[in-house]
Amino acid sequence: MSVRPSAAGPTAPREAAVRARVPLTLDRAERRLPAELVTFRGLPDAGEHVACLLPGGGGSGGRDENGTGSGGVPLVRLHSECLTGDVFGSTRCDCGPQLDEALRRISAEGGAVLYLRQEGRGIGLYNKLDAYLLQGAGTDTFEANRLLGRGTDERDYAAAAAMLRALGLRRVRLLTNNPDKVRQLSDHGIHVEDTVPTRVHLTRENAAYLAAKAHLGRHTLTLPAETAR
Ligand SMILES: Nc1nc2c(ncn2[C@@H]2O[C@H](COP(=O)(O)OP(=O)(O)OP(=O)(O)O)[C@@H](O)[C@H]2O)c(=O)[nH]1
Ligand SMILES: [Zn+2]
Repeated sequence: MSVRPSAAGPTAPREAAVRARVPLTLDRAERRLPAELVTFRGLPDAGEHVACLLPGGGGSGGRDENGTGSGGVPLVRLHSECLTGDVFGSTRCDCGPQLDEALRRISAEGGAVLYLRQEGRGIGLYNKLDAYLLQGAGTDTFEANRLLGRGTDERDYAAAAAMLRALGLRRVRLLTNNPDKVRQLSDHGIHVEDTVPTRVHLTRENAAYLAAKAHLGRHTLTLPAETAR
Protein backbone atom coordinates (compact mmCIF):
# COMPACT_ATOMS: atom_id res chain seq x y z
CA MET A 1 0.00 0.00 0.00
CA SER A 2 1.45 3.39 -0.92
CA VAL A 3 1.43 6.11 1.74
CA ARG A 4 0.94 9.64 0.44
CA PRO A 5 1.86 12.73 2.48
CA SER A 6 -1.18 14.53 3.85
CA ALA A 7 -2.50 17.60 2.04
CA ALA A 8 -1.44 19.73 5.01
CA GLY A 9 2.21 18.92 4.22
CA PRO A 10 4.93 17.18 6.20
CA THR A 11 5.40 20.00 8.75
CA ALA A 12 1.77 20.06 9.97
CA PRO A 13 1.55 18.94 13.63
CA ARG A 14 0.43 15.35 13.92
CA GLU A 15 -2.91 14.86 15.69
CA ALA A 16 -2.81 12.42 18.58
CA ALA A 17 -4.89 9.26 18.28
CA VAL A 18 -6.22 6.59 20.58
CA ARG A 19 -3.77 3.68 20.84
CA ALA A 20 -5.79 1.22 22.95
CA ARG A 21 -8.92 1.07 25.12
CA VAL A 22 -8.68 -1.28 28.07
CA PRO A 23 -11.76 -2.13 30.19
CA LEU A 24 -11.16 -2.28 33.94
CA THR A 25 -13.18 -2.32 37.13
CA LEU A 26 -11.94 0.15 39.76
CA ASP A 27 -12.34 -0.61 43.45
CA ARG A 28 -11.86 2.93 44.65
CA ALA A 29 -13.64 5.71 46.49
CA GLU A 30 -15.74 3.07 48.30
CA ARG A 31 -17.33 1.90 45.07
CA ARG A 32 -16.76 -0.53 42.26
CA LEU A 33 -16.60 1.52 39.11
CA PRO A 34 -16.63 0.24 35.55
CA ALA A 35 -13.99 2.14 33.58
CA GLU A 36 -11.95 2.13 30.43
CA LEU A 37 -8.28 3.17 30.42
CA VAL A 38 -7.27 4.77 27.16
CA THR A 39 -3.71 5.12 25.90
CA PHE A 40 -2.58 7.38 23.05
CA ARG A 41 -0.07 7.71 20.28
CA GLY A 42 1.34 10.98 18.91
CA LEU A 43 0.96 13.08 22.07
CA PRO A 44 2.96 16.33 22.08
CA ASP A 45 5.20 15.21 24.96
CA ALA A 46 6.79 11.94 26.05
CA GLY A 47 4.55 11.34 29.09
CA GLU A 48 2.57 8.11 29.32
CA HIS A 49 -0.67 9.97 30.05
CA VAL A 50 -3.89 7.96 30.30
CA ALA A 51 -7.57 8.81 30.19
CA CYS A 52 -9.89 6.97 32.53
CA LEU A 53 -13.34 6.98 30.91
CA LEU A 54 -16.22 6.55 33.31
CA PRO A 55 -19.49 5.73 31.57
CA GLY A 56 -21.92 7.24 34.08
CA GLY A 57 -24.52 5.65 36.29
CA GLY A 58 -21.82 4.55 38.76
CA GLY A 59 -22.98 6.68 41.66
CA SER A 60 -25.93 8.58 43.03
CA GLY A 61 -26.28 11.02 40.10
CA GLY A 62 -28.34 10.51 36.97
CA ARG A 63 -27.27 9.61 33.48
CA ASP A 64 -28.69 11.17 30.35
CA GLU A 65 -29.13 9.50 27.01
CA ASN A 66 -25.54 10.32 26.02
CA GLY A 67 -24.29 8.84 29.27
CA THR A 68 -22.47 12.12 29.95
CA GLY A 69 -24.72 14.07 32.32
CA SER A 70 -25.43 17.81 32.00
CA GLY A 71 -26.74 18.17 28.45
CA GLY A 72 -24.20 15.80 26.96
CA VAL A 73 -21.16 17.86 27.98
CA PRO A 74 -18.93 15.48 29.92
CA LEU A 75 -17.43 16.27 33.31
CA VAL A 76 -13.64 16.01 33.03
CA ARG A 77 -10.81 16.27 35.53
CA LEU A 78 -7.19 16.90 34.60
CA HIS A 79 -5.45 15.17 37.49
CA SER A 80 -1.73 15.83 37.82
CA GLU A 81 0.19 12.80 39.03
CA CYS A 82 1.05 12.79 42.73
CA LEU A 83 2.65 9.48 43.67
CA THR A 84 2.82 10.43 47.35
CA GLY A 85 -0.83 11.45 47.61
CA ASP A 86 -2.54 9.27 44.98
CA VAL A 87 -0.75 5.98 45.75
CA PHE A 88 0.69 6.22 49.27
CA GLY A 89 -2.06 8.38 50.75
CA SER A 90 0.31 11.09 51.99
CA THR A 91 -1.50 13.62 54.15
CA ARG A 92 0.71 16.53 52.98
CA CYS A 93 -1.56 17.41 50.07
CA ASP A 94 -5.16 16.95 48.92
CA CYS A 95 -4.43 14.91 45.77
CA GLY A 96 -5.67 11.50 47.00
CA PRO A 97 -9.04 12.79 48.24
CA GLN A 98 -9.40 14.87 45.06
CA LEU A 99 -8.81 11.81 42.88
CA ASP A 100 -11.40 9.83 44.85
CA GLU A 101 -13.84 12.74 44.60
CA ALA A 102 -13.29 12.99 40.85
CA LEU A 103 -13.78 9.25 40.27
CA ARG A 104 -16.94 9.26 42.38
CA ARG A 105 -18.51 12.38 40.85
CA ILE A 106 -17.57 11.65 37.26
CA SER A 107 -18.69 8.04 37.45
CA ALA A 108 -22.09 9.29 38.62
CA GLU A 109 -22.77 11.26 35.44
CA GLY A 110 -20.22 10.15 32.86
CA GLY A 111 -16.98 11.71 31.75
CA ALA A 112 -13.25 11.24 32.14
CA VAL A 113 -10.30 11.64 34.46
CA LEU A 114 -7.15 12.44 32.49
CA TYR A 115 -4.27 11.18 34.60
CA LEU A 116 -1.39 13.42 33.57
CA ARG A 117 2.18 12.38 34.34
CA GLN A 118 3.21 15.83 35.54
CA GLU A 119 4.42 14.87 38.99
CA GLY A 120 5.33 17.75 41.29
CA ARG A 121 3.63 20.36 39.09
CA GLY A 122 5.94 19.32 36.28
CA ILE A 123 9.30 19.15 38.11
CA GLY A 124 9.23 15.38 38.70
CA LEU A 125 9.04 13.17 41.77
CA TYR A 126 12.63 13.45 43.01
CA ASN A 127 12.57 17.24 42.75
CA LYS A 128 9.20 17.36 44.51
CA LEU A 129 10.62 15.29 47.36
CA ASP A 130 13.63 17.64 47.53
CA ALA A 131 11.12 20.51 47.65
CA TYR A 132 9.36 18.82 50.57
CA LEU A 133 12.62 18.85 52.53
CA LEU A 134 12.95 22.59 51.91
CA GLN A 135 9.42 23.38 53.06
CA GLY A 136 8.55 24.56 56.53
CA ALA A 137 10.03 27.44 58.51
CA GLY A 138 8.72 30.09 56.13
CA THR A 139 9.36 28.23 52.86
CA ASP A 140 6.11 27.36 51.12
CA THR A 141 5.39 24.96 48.26
CA PHE A 142 6.02 27.61 45.58
CA GLU A 143 9.12 29.17 47.14
CA ALA A 144 10.66 25.69 47.51
CA ASN A 145 10.46 25.22 43.72
CA ARG A 146 12.17 28.56 43.19
CA LEU A 147 14.96 27.60 45.61
CA LEU A 148 15.51 24.52 43.43
CA GLY A 149 15.86 26.76 40.38
CA ARG A 150 12.55 25.63 38.94
CA GLY A 151 9.32 27.38 38.00
CA THR A 152 6.53 27.45 40.57
CA ASP A 153 4.28 25.52 38.15
CA GLU A 154 5.83 23.96 35.04
CA ARG A 155 2.72 22.13 33.87
CA ASP A 156 1.61 22.31 30.27
CA TYR A 157 -1.79 21.02 29.19
CA ALA A 158 -1.13 20.59 25.45
CA ALA A 159 -1.13 16.80 25.90
CA ALA A 160 -4.43 16.97 27.80
CA ALA A 161 -6.02 18.94 24.96
CA ALA A 162 -4.66 16.45 22.41
CA MET A 163 -6.10 13.55 24.44
CA LEU A 164 -9.51 15.21 24.59
CA ARG A 165 -9.48 15.83 20.83
CA ALA A 166 -8.49 12.22 20.19
CA LEU A 167 -11.45 11.15 22.33
CA GLY A 168 -13.78 13.48 20.41
CA LEU A 169 -14.35 15.63 23.51
CA ARG A 170 -14.02 19.21 22.31
CA ARG A 171 -16.50 20.62 24.85
CA VAL A 172 -16.08 19.78 28.52
CA ARG A 173 -17.10 20.81 32.00
CA LEU A 174 -13.91 20.96 34.02
CA LEU A 175 -13.66 19.81 37.64
CA THR A 176 -11.00 22.11 39.11
CA ASN A 177 -10.16 25.12 41.24
CA ASN A 178 -7.18 25.99 39.06
CA PRO A 179 -7.91 28.72 36.47
CA ASP A 180 -4.66 27.93 34.62
CA LYS A 181 -6.10 24.56 33.53
CA VAL A 182 -9.14 26.33 32.06
CA ARG A 183 -7.04 28.98 30.31
CA GLN A 184 -4.54 26.53 28.83
CA LEU A 185 -7.21 24.10 27.60
CA SER A 186 -9.08 26.99 25.96
CA ASP A 187 -5.84 28.20 24.34
CA HIS A 188 -5.45 24.69 22.92
CA GLY A 189 -8.91 24.79 21.35
CA ILE A 190 -10.99 22.91 23.94
CA HIS A 191 -14.23 24.67 24.86
CA VAL A 192 -14.60 24.70 28.65
CA GLU A 193 -18.34 25.13 28.97
CA ASP A 194 -18.32 25.30 32.74
CA THR A 195 -15.90 25.10 35.65
CA VAL A 196 -17.11 22.82 38.43
CA PRO A 197 -15.20 23.44 41.69
CA THR A 198 -13.52 20.53 43.45
CA ARG A 199 -14.27 20.29 47.14
CA VAL A 200 -11.80 21.59 49.70
CA HIS A 201 -10.31 18.57 51.50
CA LEU A 202 -8.86 20.53 54.40
CA THR A 203 -7.04 18.75 57.22
CA ARG A 204 -4.60 19.88 59.89
CA GLU A 205 -1.74 18.32 57.91
CA ASN A 206 -2.48 19.87 54.51
CA ALA A 207 -3.65 23.29 55.77
CA ALA A 208 -0.37 25.07 54.95
CA TYR A 209 -0.32 23.57 51.46
CA LEU A 210 -3.91 24.61 50.74
CA ALA A 211 -3.32 28.07 52.22
CA ALA A 212 -0.34 28.54 49.86
CA LYS A 213 -2.49 27.48 46.88
CA ALA A 214 -5.25 29.90 47.90
CA HIS A 215 -3.13 32.89 48.90
CA LEU A 216 0.04 32.59 46.78
CA GLY A 217 -1.17 30.52 43.84
CA ARG A 218 -4.22 31.51 41.87
CA HIS A 219 -6.49 28.68 42.98
CA THR A 220 -10.10 29.61 43.61
CA LEU A 221 -10.58 27.85 46.91
CA THR A 222 -12.13 29.37 49.97
CA LEU A 223 -10.64 28.35 53.29
CA PRO A 224 -11.86 29.10 56.80
CA ALA A 225 -10.50 32.46 58.00
CA GLU A 226 -8.37 30.83 60.69
CA THR A 227 -6.38 28.76 58.16
CA ALA A 228 -2.71 29.82 58.37
CA ARG A 229 -1.42 32.23 55.73
N1 LIG B 1 6.65 20.94 43.32
C1 LIG B 1 5.70 20.56 44.17
N2 LIG B 1 4.63 19.89 43.69
C2 LIG B 1 3.67 19.53 44.56
C3 LIG B 1 3.75 19.80 45.94
N3 LIG B 1 2.66 19.30 46.54
C4 LIG B 1 1.90 18.73 45.56
N4 LIG B 1 2.52 18.88 44.37
C5 LIG B 1 2.06 18.47 43.03
O1 LIG B 1 1.02 19.33 42.66
C6 LIG B 1 0.20 18.69 41.68
C7 LIG B 1 -1.25 18.95 42.03
O2 LIG B 1 -1.44 20.33 41.89
P1 LIG B 1 -2.27 21.23 42.85
O3 LIG B 1 -1.65 22.60 42.80
O4 LIG B 1 -2.41 20.57 44.21
O5 LIG B 1 -3.73 21.25 42.29
P2 LIG B 1 -4.19 21.46 40.80
O6 LIG B 1 -4.22 20.12 40.15
O7 LIG B 1 -3.36 22.49 40.13
O8 LIG B 1 -5.61 22.13 40.97
P3 LIG B 1 -7.04 21.50 41.10
O9 LIG B 1 -7.46 21.09 39.71
O10 LIG B 1 -7.91 22.57 41.65
O11 LIG B 1 -6.89 20.34 42.04
C8 LIG B 1 0.61 17.23 41.68
O12 LIG B 1 1.41 17.00 40.52
C9 LIG B 1 1.46 17.11 42.95
O13 LIG B 1 2.48 16.14 42.80
C10 LIG B 1 4.91 20.49 46.42
O14 LIG B 1 5.05 20.79 47.59
N5 LIG B 1 5.86 20.83 45.49
ZN1 LIG C 1 -0.35 15.63 46.08
